[in-house]
Amino acid sequence: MSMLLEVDGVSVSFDGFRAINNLSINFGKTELRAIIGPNGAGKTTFMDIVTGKTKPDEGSVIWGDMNISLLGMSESRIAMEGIGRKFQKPTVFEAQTVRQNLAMALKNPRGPFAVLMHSKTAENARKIEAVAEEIGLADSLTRLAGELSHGQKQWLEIGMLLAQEPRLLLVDEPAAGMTVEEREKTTDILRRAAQTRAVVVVEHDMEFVRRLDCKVTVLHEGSVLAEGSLDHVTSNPRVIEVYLGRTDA
Ligand SMILES: Nc1ncnc2c1ncn2[C@@H]1O[C@H](COP(=O)(O)OP(=O)(O)OP(=O)(O)O)[C@@H](O)[C@H]1O
Repeated sequence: MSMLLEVDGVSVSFDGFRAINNLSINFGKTELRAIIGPNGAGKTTFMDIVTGKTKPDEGSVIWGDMNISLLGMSESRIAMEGIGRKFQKPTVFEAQTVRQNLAMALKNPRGPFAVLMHSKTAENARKIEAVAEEIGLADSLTRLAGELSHGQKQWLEIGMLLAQEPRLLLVDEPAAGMTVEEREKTTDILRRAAQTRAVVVVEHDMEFVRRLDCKVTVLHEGSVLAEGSLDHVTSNPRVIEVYLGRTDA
């Protein structure tokens, strides 16, 4: 199967410090992947590179069926290519309803046919309901986002990203601050989302990663230290030494 994203030999230094060091990592078109690793391993920098926020010093980042390079593209261009990113803190519009938040996020190409408002409105309503169903908020469409629980806000923001129909969704520590029940629902949402796109989850919480039940990549000092099932990587002595043995894991 050809890859959706191929990161090859990428390095980036900040003031002489190599935060990403000859990193190579690939993602398929429909897969769920967890990225774990100690503080400072380069997880955030990796996401910054893929989304165009940070430009690498060397290496290649190749995207999609046409094998185009993401390097040199602006952040907004990369987002338009179908790469969505969910930051740790939810940033929904609190004074708007769930429906309004999702409506604002919908992918609506502007063009000559946009004047066909009637059919567009019906189509948008259908899309909003489909996304709300996917994130478990179908019964909350008329609620103000500000009234939602922390977990529900996170799901709404995931829904706002899904409404833009990304082919790759990067999600930063979704489990943080969630109740056990919310975490379980979140894994269900992410697993379902990954059936039709690639979903990459950076997460410290090992129980959460276990529930994701997916391939795991361990980053350390800006490179891949181990990759495979959670059981495979957590039995790797190097992973135990640099990550699992530490109190911040
Ligand atoms: N803009 C920057 N300027 C200088 N150093 C940076 C910058 N961004 C990241 N770093 C350094 O690069 C290294 C990798 O950081 P990064 O945030 O990618 O790690 P991380 O794996 O996401 O860590 P955490 O789990 O703590 O979020 C760290 O040592 C960090 O201090």
